[in-house]
Amino acid sequence: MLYLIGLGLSYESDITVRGLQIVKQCKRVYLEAYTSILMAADQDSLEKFYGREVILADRELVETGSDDILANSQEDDIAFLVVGDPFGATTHTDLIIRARELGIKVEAIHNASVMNAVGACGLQLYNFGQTVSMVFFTETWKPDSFYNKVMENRRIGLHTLLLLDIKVKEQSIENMARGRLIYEPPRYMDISTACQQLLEVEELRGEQAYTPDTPCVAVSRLGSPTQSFKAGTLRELAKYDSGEPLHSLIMLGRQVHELEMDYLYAYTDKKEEFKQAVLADQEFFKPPPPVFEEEEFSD
Ligand SMILES: C[S@@+](CC[C@H](N)C(=O)[O-])C[C@H]1O[C@@H](n2cnc3c(N)ncnc32)[C@H](O)[C@@H]1O
Repeated sequence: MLYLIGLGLSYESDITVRGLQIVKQCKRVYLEAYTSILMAADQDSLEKFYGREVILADRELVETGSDDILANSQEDDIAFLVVGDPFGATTHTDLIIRARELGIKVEAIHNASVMNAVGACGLQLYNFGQTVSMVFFTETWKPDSFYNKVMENRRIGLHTLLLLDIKVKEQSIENMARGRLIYEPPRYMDISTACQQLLEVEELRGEQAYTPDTPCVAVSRLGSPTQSFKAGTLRELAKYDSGEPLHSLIMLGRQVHELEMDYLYAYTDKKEEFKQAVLADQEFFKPPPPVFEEEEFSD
């Protein structure tokens, strides 16, 4: 049996009781180590907490070596640990499909994910549209497929959760060209980089999916002792020092409920300016007022 086990967001003890029982009974335990990281734990502390070896599974192993992970799992129980919830990233459905093809039973043990824990900032999960990802731009590669999705969300007034790039085990172009297996230190996109890239794309596209004055919320280190939120315009957050990773960004949609606003005021020291930015932003994508036909009365 293959068990996909969500670890939650922060501490080794965030695993569920059932998840922990299964980890203890499994033959091999893998930790998916490239789509997210725990805020207050790492491989060592997990090994101590579980009292057993944890094998790091990098992208290469999961994407091209999945048969190694799945070896003998018709007879043995294998645990595949995922930070957050196993379905909080698109990556793991491949592994499940491969397991099914091999006739291996699969079970998921769920946990908190960034996808639902962002509700802690006070914006209602029900008011979110499509989640998008933003990758680090290079001089020659600035993928902007998120732009159309943000536009679609904002057209119908919904908030957008932007998940920010993580680069682990990346080789520099030079090392790659020379065939040297030397990896760069891990990189995690911060809030100011994400906002600057958003502004750069709007400048290029010019379709006003958003503007520099569009209100956003920076979400940092969710679920950890240093969790923090910051509300401000895109222009302001482009200069914000968000500190240690991980970070996510939320761009507001037009449908901001009064209670959401009241909650967000705690994350800005410029309450009135933030309120005005939200009101001004609500003018974008506003549906035209309905035109009612004059009723005809006859007797
Ligand atoms: C590809 S997603 C993986 C989500 C994970 N499987 C889950 O369910 O939470 C990783 C991205 O989510 C965001 N993220 C994950 N954990 C976070 C946290 N604790 N605080 C802020 N953002 C987080 C970051 O933008 C990070 O790059």
